[in-house]
Amino acid sequence: MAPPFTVIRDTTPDSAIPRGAVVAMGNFDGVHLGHRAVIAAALEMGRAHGRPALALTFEPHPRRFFSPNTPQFRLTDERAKLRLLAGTGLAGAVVMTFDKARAGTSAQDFIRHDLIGRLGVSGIAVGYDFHFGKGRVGSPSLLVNEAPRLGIEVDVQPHVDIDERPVSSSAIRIALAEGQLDQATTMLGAPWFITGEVIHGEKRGRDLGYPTANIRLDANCGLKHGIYAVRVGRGTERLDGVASFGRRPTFDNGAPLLEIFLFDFKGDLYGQALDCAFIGFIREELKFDSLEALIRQMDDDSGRARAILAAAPDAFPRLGVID
Ligand SMILES: Cc1cc2nc3c(=O)[nH]c(=O)nc-3n(C[C@H](O)[C@H](O)[C@H](O)COP(=O)(O)O)c2cc1C
Ligand SMILES: Nc1ncnc2c1ncn2[C@@H]1O[C@H](COP(=O)(O)OP(=O)(O)O)[C@@H](O)[C@H]1O
Repeated sequence: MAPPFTVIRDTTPDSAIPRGAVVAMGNFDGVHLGHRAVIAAALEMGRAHGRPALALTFEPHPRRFFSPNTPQFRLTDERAKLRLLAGTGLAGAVVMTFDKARAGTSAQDFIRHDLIGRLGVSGIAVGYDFHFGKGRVGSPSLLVNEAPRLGIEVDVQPHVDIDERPVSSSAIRIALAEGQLDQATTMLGAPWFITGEVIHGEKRGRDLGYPTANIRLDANCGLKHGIYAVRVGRGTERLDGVASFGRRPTFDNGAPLLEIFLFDFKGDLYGQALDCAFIGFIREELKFDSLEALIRQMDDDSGRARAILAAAPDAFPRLGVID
């Protein structure tokens, strides 16, 4: 069994912090291939130093603090991010609350008090574009310049490119908004997933022969509306299915909802937490003139989803266990 993943917060007593750790520092929304390069550098440095490697991240996302009224499509909420980080081999994560005090801390004070004072880091890995501290004055080159004086090692990772474009959280958001799942999966290194609790719907699904586990996604979720091949995690169990994310134009044009039909499954899922990984985009949502036409289309969708999933037997994010 892997040792437990430690989550260190602002409220964690100093005595519970492993001194001399190496940190991979970033916002890490999505934990994509660029983030994974930074994490890999921290893991290697940790091995060289004989010290644990931790992620150091900020919550809520700093963008949320600076633009509270702008809707933000987050690829991972805090819990999803920590589960992905726990799946990388890191020993834990330092989650710093991003509030007014933190936003107002100068880069030098952050280095002196937080990184060196409280965490006592022996090394830092960052991505080429990571900025920190009041006014975003802290940069990779500032860390590199300060490293000898501080007696720590600093590693700066260049961007990871795919098709000559840097992997970034915003490029992944755009791919998901366009239904370009293959692009999103390639940049993430694994399919994108959400976690949600199964709620009650209109109870139409069972009459159509397609009972669907309904999950409300975050109101800011920018995933394209449409029909998807999905792989669902229920604890360690994996269940394949086909899902619709959208407003159901055939019926009510209601609030966007994720509705998952699981193949070869019978049972009650209400109240359960499911992880839903999006493996392939099948089509856009349509308005049907009859239930028969919708059912015929759902039969066809199921066949296509089964074929997509059969061709991707291992597609699922690697999630670690937290708390
Ligand atoms: C594979 C699949 C495809 C779907 N396609 C559409 C669609 O194109 N248009 C639409 O209005 N609803 C579509 N739906 C949504 C169904 O209308 C919805 O699942 C059904 O109304 C059951 O609702 P309930 O879960 O609230 O009972 C689809 C559902 C599934 C599972
Ligand atoms: N194969 C299946 N896929 C999804 N949900 C199923 C399946 N079999 C049974 N269920 C259960 O049926 C419920 C969905 O039935 P449905 O008639 O669509 O009701 P609702 O409108 O509440 O979603 C799910 O929440 C789950 O508890």
